[in-house]
Amino acid sequence: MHEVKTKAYLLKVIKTFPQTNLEIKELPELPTALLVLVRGQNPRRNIGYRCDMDALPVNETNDLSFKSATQGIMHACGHDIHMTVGLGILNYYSEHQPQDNMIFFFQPAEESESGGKVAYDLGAFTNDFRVDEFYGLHDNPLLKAGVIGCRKGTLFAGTTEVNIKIQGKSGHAAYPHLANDAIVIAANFIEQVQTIISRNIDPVKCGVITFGKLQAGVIRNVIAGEAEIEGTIRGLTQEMIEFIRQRILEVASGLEKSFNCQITVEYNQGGYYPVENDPRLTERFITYMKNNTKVEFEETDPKMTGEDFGYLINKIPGTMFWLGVESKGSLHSADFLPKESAIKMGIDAVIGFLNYRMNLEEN
Ligand SMILES: CC(=O)N[C@@H](CCC[C@H](N)C(=O)O)C(=O)O
Repeated sequence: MHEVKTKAYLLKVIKTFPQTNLEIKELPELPTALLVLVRGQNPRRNIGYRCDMDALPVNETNDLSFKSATQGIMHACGHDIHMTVGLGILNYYSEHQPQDNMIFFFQPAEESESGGKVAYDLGAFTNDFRVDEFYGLHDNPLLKAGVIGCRKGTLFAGTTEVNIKIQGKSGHAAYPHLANDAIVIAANFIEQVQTIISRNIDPVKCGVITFGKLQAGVIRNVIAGEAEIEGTIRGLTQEMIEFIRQRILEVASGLEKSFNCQITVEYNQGGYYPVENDPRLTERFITYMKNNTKVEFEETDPKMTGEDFGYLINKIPGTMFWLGVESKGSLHSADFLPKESAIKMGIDAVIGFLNYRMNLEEN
């Protein structure tokens, strides 16, 4: 929700496009969000295109003229690529009036805080800004630059953020019997929870539990009285997420007894539902991409990444797809470096598809 400069920059660029058919909508309760309506010539439907805007608290290690200018914050998930492709498509339709109405949604807070869900729940997509079908892409460092990847059904996992607080008792390093070491409890908790994946779920089904943050202790010779752990749970189905959530509660309750401590577990799924591509829209999208000789298309497997676009296409039918950007550094890493050539290829592929789609009579 900190995308203030990013939004100002987007607006500055959009103001340089022909304005004849453009209308901007802002959401006072989600001030960094930006919606742009492009009025169609002969609209039969409203087509939504979404790109996310937020960055991550990662310090970029690439040495480039266009590297992040903000210490400790970078577009390590490629949302700068997403916005640039979005701007390219919007620029094209501001100059070539589309058949249908188009709604461009520049969305804050994809990585956390569920910006897409917040916008939807605030009524962003109502009246003139109603969306009948939604499209959006995510960049993929493992695909060659410009390759479009997609699949029918589940593309991305659903996720739930989990926060754990362990309350032990601090004390002198030399008197462990008079304290209750929260670091030892945290270590046991993490070990036991990982066995949910290795020992409780069917190995051919998918689940992930990652704890990305652990904080405990102040100095080497004071036993830590508290520990805090932050993580994320992932599953390709809502049932799997529910199962993992339940098992974590059971592990926490068992450890409370065995260590005589207090453990609180908090969950927040927000809008990170599994990304379930609509079968009809996605079939059409894949057929177009496969038959377009200028596009290299790859049918992809589901991935355990999350996306709050999952919430939007749970409410409005839609298709999410990958754009290959061929980076050595992975998503969320300090050396993530998408190939810029993917931008133009992505813009051309999406415009080609949207023009084809808008010329179809059927829904
Ligand atoms: C594409 C991507 O990397 N998305 C994020 C979404 C985060 C969801 C939520 N905050 C969580 O951590 O569970 C991802 O980490 O997959």
